[in-house]
Amino acid sequence: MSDKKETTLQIAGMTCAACAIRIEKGLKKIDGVEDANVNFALEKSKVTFDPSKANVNQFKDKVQSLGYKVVSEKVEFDISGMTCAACANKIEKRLNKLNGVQNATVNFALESALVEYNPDEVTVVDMKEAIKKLGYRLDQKQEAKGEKVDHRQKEIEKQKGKFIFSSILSIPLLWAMVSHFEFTSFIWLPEMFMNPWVQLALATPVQFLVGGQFYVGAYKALRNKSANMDVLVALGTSAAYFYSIYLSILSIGSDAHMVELYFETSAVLITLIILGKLFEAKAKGRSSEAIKKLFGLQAKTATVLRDGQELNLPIEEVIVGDIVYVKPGEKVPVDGVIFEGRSALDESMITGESIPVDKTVGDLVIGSTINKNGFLKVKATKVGKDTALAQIIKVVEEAQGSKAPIQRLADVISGIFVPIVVGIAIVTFLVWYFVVSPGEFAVALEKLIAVLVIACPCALGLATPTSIMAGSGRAAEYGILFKGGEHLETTHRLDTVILDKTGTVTNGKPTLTDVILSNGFEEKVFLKLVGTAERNSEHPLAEAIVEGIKEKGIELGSSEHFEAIPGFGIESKVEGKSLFIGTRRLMERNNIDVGAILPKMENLEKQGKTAMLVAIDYQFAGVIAVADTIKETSQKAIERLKNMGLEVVMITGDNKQTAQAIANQVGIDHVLAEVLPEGKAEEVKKLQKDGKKVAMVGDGINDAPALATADIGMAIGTGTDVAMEAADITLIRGDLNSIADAIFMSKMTIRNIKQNLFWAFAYNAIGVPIAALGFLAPWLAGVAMAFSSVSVVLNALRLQRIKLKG
Ligand SMILES: Nc1ncnc2c1ncn2[C@@H]1O[C@H](COP(=O)(O)OP(=O)(O)OP(=O)(O)O)[C@@H](O)[C@H]1O
Ligand SMILES: [Cu+]
Ligand SMILES: [Mg+2]
Repeated sequence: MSDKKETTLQIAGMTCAACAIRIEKGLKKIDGVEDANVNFALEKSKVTFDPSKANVNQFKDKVQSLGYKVVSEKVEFDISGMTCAACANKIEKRLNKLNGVQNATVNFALESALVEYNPDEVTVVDMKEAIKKLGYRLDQKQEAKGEKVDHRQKEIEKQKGKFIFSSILSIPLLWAMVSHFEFTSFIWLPEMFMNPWVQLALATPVQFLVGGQFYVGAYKALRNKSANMDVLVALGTSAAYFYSIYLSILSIGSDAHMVELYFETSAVLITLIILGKLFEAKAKGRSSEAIKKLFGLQAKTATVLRDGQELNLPIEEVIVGDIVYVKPGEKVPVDGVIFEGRSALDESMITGESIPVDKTVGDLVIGSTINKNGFLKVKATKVGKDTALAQIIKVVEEAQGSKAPIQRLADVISGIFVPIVVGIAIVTFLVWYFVVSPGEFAVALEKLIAVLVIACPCALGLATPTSIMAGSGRAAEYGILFKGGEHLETTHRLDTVILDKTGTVTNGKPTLTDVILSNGFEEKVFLKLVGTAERNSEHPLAEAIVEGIKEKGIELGSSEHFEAIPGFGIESKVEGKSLFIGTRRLMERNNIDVGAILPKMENLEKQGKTAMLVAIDYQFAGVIAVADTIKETSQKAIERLKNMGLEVVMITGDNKQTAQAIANQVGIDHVLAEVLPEGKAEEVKKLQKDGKKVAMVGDGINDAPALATADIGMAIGTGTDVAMEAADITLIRGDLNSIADAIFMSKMTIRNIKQNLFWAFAYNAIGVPIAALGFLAPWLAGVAMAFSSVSVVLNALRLQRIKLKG
């Protein structure tokens, strides 16, 4: 199998959803490209490809040849350490090989490098590191820093300028038109505005300087044998404009005031459509606010100790292994481990937990959290795009940029829509010209223009992506990270929720509670053997046992042999003695008689404790029990799920009694206990066979297969990375309320998309016949079109105000 690679390109110049489809098709045609997914709203394209056959430069060329542009970040470096042109070559090759670098050129004479890259995939630090390994040094040139252009902001500025310019020119034209009518003839009008040549002078800049973007867009579309909204606008306004010129020429020598011209039709139309675009750009900017907020959480600089010196560095220059100083009240700049000091940390921005957490040497700190009171020295373990926050941002961006299946339909429809509309417009013209009002060219032309303009499918293209963006962005603010638009769509159909016990329903931090000895074993000896054996296990149960035993002041040794038996327990050899610690089944498997202790053990289990049997040298030696606390929010959250009509099931590898005791406390009726790790996925499948739409919620490595199997896997953000990888949704806050919130958010988003699609379809379906029948002046059609796009976007933005419980 070939190695697949994925890359994201930022694309500029798309005017509607049809452009997105075109780029998608173009990219897919390239040999080696397996999949391409272009998002119109986010202006991004995700490409999956085989790197041995295709490369990013090909994609750029393709996009360019279709008439769009790939936007990339640029950075300039000073290079030190080069001795000859071969060095330059080597560096250039290495840079170009980096994932995410689109083009790198090294100039030996100037000792500089210019790199175009995609900041989502590669950072300046990555480049420096790679080149450092070759024995050279890159230093970022000062002026290039912080030059990150927000092209969305630029777009807003551009459209705003255009709108003001074309408004100023259009107002006199509109004025002339209004005072043209019988009933408004009392309105004073400067004589010259009636002059056809003055009108032409006013209308021409609007038509070509402002409206030029529609001609360009239309040309690109037609050249690629497709049609989009630009084609409709260009056709409609050109018809009005050129027909007016024709009439003006005819009028030479006659009384100019008597001619009816249509310059205002095209100019006002263009002005209104530009206004619509301006609103659209503004609204799009607002819906990416969730990501901006997340970016805002990042610290900008860090105090780093290097070669005995305290340096204040920009955050991009911190590397793994650096010792970072974090003063009280400061943001932790990167993910790391405390190396010296203790403090309370406010982690609410990541976990949602408002009470500060006490941390000390050896504890993990997360970048962007706030150090409340102590001075900390932290050893950086993750920087740049690897930090927890950067990962969160990445997931949110991807979700916002991905497509929900429901959108495909809209894309296809808007793709075939335009040719049909042009057809309808021509028929309308012919019917008016030959049948309704024979010979009246102007009247028929006006109808044609109105149809062309009202039929514009721009609202249709915006309907889904704007909702997905707003919905997933809002969810992210509550710590619910959808990995893709399709999950946002599936989630609202769920009817069954399976909860893992440890770490999901409970806090997953058990503590040692009981030790029962048997067969005359002495406590100290027993605990030392057990603790030493469990030391090798990474299971939370083992951690609890080791911790508890250490607290009793018992020193642990090292074991000669260790083996974890997933779902059963462990087997170990300590001080020449063989040990088994774990479940009843583990004892049965090894023919160890535990009969007499069972009633006592069950007693512990009925209290919700997890009791483990211990055998030393094949002789039963005792029981060791731990208890986990239930999350405060679990019971209410489970009640909420039940009230929403969902079936709630608890699944665990723990024994029946313990599981049942916990389930009773939180109000879960269905319990699947003593399920082996590989069995969890099987249980999910069983429920799916019964026609259920199943969500699996878990945190552990042993939950990963089930998370992947379920219709929707939800990983608890405080759990393991493996679980998060396998899941479709990450719940950053451990609170189970997030499950209900995720389902609710999904329902609201889907409802919002349906409203948008309905409105967009209805607007075209109603507007086109009205225009064809002649009840709609062209300028009104323009207003309606702008209004429909803007209303779709505004409706989507309502999702951003939804309040969730979690
Ligand atoms: N390191 C260990 N030491 C002793 N017993 C263990 C150990 N690991 C597992 N066991 C035994 O095996 C059982 C099943 O473990 P498993 O990891 O499958 O589930 P769990 O962590 O108890 O529950 P959940 O599935 O809710 O996370 C445990 O309840 C325990 O009795
Ligand atoms: Cu439009
Ligand atoms: Mg577990």
